[in-house]
Amino acid sequence: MRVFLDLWWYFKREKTSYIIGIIMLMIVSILSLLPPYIVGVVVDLMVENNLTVEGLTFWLIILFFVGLAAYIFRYLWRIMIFGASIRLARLLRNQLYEHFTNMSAKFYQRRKTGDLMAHATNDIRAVEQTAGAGVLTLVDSLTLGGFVIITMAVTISWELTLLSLLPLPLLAFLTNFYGSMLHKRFRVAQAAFSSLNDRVQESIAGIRVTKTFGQEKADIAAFQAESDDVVKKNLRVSRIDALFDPTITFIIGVSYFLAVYFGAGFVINEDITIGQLTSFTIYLGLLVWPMLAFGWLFNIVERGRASYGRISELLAEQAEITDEHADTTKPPSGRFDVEIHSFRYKSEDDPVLNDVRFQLKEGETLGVIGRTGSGKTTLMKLLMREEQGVNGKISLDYRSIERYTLDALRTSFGYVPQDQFLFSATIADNIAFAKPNATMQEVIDAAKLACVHEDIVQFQNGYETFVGERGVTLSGGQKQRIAIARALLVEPEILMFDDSLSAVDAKTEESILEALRMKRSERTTIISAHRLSAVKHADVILVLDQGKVVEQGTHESLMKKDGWYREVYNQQQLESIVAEGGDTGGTYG
Ligand SMILES: Nc1ncnc2c1ncn2[C@@H]1O[C@H](COP(=O)(O)OP(=O)(O)OP(=O)(O)O)[C@@H](O)[C@H]1O
Repeated sequence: MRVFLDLWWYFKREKTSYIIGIIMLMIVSILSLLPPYIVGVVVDLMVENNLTVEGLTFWLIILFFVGLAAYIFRYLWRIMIFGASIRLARLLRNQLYEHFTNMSAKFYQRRKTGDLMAHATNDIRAVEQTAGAGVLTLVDSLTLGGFVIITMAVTISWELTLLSLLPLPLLAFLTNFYGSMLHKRFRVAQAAFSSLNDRVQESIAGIRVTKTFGQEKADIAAFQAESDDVVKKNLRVSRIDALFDPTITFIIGVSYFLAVYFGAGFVINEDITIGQLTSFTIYLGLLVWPMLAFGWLFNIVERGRASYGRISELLAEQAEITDEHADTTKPPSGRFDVEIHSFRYKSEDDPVLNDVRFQLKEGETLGVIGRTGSGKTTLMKLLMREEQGVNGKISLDYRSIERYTLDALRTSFGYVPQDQFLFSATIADNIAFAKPNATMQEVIDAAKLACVHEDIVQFQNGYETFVGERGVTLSGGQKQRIAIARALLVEPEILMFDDSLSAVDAKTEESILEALRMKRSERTTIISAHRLSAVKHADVILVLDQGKVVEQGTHESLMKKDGWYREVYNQQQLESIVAEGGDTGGTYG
């Protein structure tokens, strides 16, 4: 029952709905006591041969109004209590969603998508049930059950009541026992469901890879195995769940037996009338629902407790990167002073970056090159404060980046990641994602800068073409350029291309870079790439190797040295000449 205490904050918040709902539930409970009483009175009148047409009509009219009133109150309490529980689900869903959007990248590396989706669906449903059906079953089992027992004891016979209810403690013991078993099994079943959710999500996302490698059968088999596991674990829940009803009905059956057995004796001894015994057995019948409700209560509450625990755990997780040391909300411009002595990911023992130092004035371009895994993306993440724990200092406009609020920092940066993501929306909406009020002309200008305008107008619906699952399939290069247009549209102070030109050809790359140089001469640009031509015009070029800066300078200064940069540049130039059929007047000529 602890979950009711956990949810107390919500009950307080919705106290009007709950108090009105509970009062109505109690009125319905009291009204339910009247029909058995009336039946008893009518039976006694018949036995005594005193039943008149007027008398019967009188009692029938009362029965009708009792039924009508119960009907109205039942309707109203449902609106009150279930309405409040639905609002709780909405609140938790919104809280979770907001929490998800505030969490940093680390959180998503740790948590799986399917698992998070299971929290947002199944767990919230279980908590909603606790705040709705759970409250109903608690109140109903206590009030209706209590009222019925008191009425039986006070108006008929406390001895007979006591005798008939002898099996009840056994019921309390059994439901408690089943409840704790249910709790354990339900947690296990929910975890299996999360894992299945995850598998479906991953399989759908990776369906092309699965198909190209002809792994459909293996994928289906793995899915079936996991699905079977979910069924098995849910069956284990059902096996306990299924014990509640028969146990309760059996125990109530024993109560009936005792009531009739001893009640008959009471009638013969004239302690009670036949009408009273009739009322008594109907009252016993009224106890079935509160008992069932009591059983369900354990079931609902146990599920609610497990689910609320999981949700609370998730909500309690703090974002690693916060505004704790921030004292300025003004977005910085792009002057960088970077002195990274070392940086290592928390999960790793060895640093991935060592001794990275550079300065970049506003309007300058930084080029970062290096082999795969050399630390280019990590450096970008550090500059944006997507990771923290740097041994050293990263300053923007002469202030440590920690002194800017995250909102201020994010406003300054436009980042085009390695694996761009397009939403299932129109091309125009995708480009205007970070500036939803952008005019169409702004969208087109950004697309032109990113050299994707010509491609877009070729589509039947132009900028209104849908991309993603419901729309056209774009090439890797087109996706990349739309992602570039998205970043360019917000005209960020600092633009970051994280290997974002890898899927476009050399000529397009050159056009994009040329456009950037023209348009962004006042603003800072950071480009990481494998192809050296992408960083040729940068004011500072860092050559990274296994997290260390092995060469640093401008294109001209690096070409003078006999190092990795010159060697790779010459090699890539040669490759491009060969690719263009030996025409030395090409891009790199
Ligand atoms: N979140 C992380 N946790 C732990 N290690 C990481 C994490 N991200 C990257 N690494 C490790 O850090 C090193 C540098 O990775 P990073 O992605 O910065 O390289 P990169 O130069 O951008 O590579 P690529 O050109 O392939 O994108 C790699 O050894 C990588 O395995």
